[in-house]
Amino acid sequence: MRAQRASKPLDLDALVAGIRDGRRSEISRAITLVESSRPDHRVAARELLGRLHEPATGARANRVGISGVPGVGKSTFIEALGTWLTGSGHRVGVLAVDPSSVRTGGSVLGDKTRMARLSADPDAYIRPSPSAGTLGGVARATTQAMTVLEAAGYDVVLVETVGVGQSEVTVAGMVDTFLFLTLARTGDQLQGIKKGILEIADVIAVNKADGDRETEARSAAKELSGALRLVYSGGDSWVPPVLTCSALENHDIDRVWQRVLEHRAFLGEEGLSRKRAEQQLEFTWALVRDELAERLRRSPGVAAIRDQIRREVLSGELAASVAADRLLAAYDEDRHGT
Ligand SMILES: Nc1nc2c(ncn2[C@@H]2O[C@H](COP(=O)(O)OP(=O)(O)OP(=O)(O)O)[C@@H](O)[C@H]2O)c(=O)[nH]1
Repeated sequence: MRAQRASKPLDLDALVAGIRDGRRSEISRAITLVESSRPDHRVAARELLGRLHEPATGARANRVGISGVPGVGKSTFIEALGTWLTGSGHRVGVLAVDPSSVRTGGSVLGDKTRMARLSADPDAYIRPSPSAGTLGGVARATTQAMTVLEAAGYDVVLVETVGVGQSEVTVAGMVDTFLFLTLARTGDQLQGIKKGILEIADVIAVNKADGDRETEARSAAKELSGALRLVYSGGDSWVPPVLTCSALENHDIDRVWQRVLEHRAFLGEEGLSRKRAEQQLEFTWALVRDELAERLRRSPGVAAIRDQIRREVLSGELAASVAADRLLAAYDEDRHGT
């Protein structure tokens, strides 16, 4: 076994005390720990989270996902909203789930340089997206970072993600309210937005409603709002409200927040508990799936036949179902042989 890199031994008691005191150095250390994939770190992280775990009662932080295509103004919006919230007495944590960082190893979302004012705010804590591993791994780290921030007294946690497919669904699965930022769109473009967001958006804000674009933004919001009303008509479910705002000019950011609070009130304490419990269950299985995929990737038996299977499937010699059976058999053999 490879010798562990010498590092300062972890003093969990001190770490827990530091987090509960809201000290940044300990918060950062704890988040680095939960992001790590090193086996000994994973063990320590589990113990830490066990100690931080709060029973699901009492005041709970507001967990809000914020999504939208690149350039829609997410960081400008979070800077404006976060600063307004800390000014109103809240403590705000900002986390990020960045699917591009999973592929490239870079990390963009939640970058402090994009939110200069908020990152200098003593009542805000900003953490960029973890830059390693699978989307599942990043989601695990982000969920656990959320626990750390909540234990440290942050009562609002904003989770930023780019509006592309799976990462939005992933973030929707870890927050209470999902806020979708969009730009003025009408007609056909609207159809695309509607399809993608209907399942997950709880509040929709048309950003950049300023200057020349204000009128266009307002009519786009009206059109989208009307379309959503039609889709949701008849039920007693929450109809996502659509409003306009300008993150740049700091207009109506408070109104957007008001809608977020209304959505939470609509869920009610019981509904919120149920939602979080269901998210935990879904998350449990996501973790299992992620770990199984990882084990499959690491399996020597699978690695030994992977290239051959690839050739045979590509040339048409082997049916996909047979190929899958062989790969699974190789994996099972590995497990039973060791
Ligand atoms: N006019 C106007 N411009 C805005 C507004 N919000 C953001 N912008 C501008 O839009 C550009 C993109 O804003 P960002 O906040 O970086 O957008 P983002 O969604 O975080 O972008 P990515 O980092 O690419 O994901 C910047 O030039 C902002 O100044 C707004 O409300 N009105």
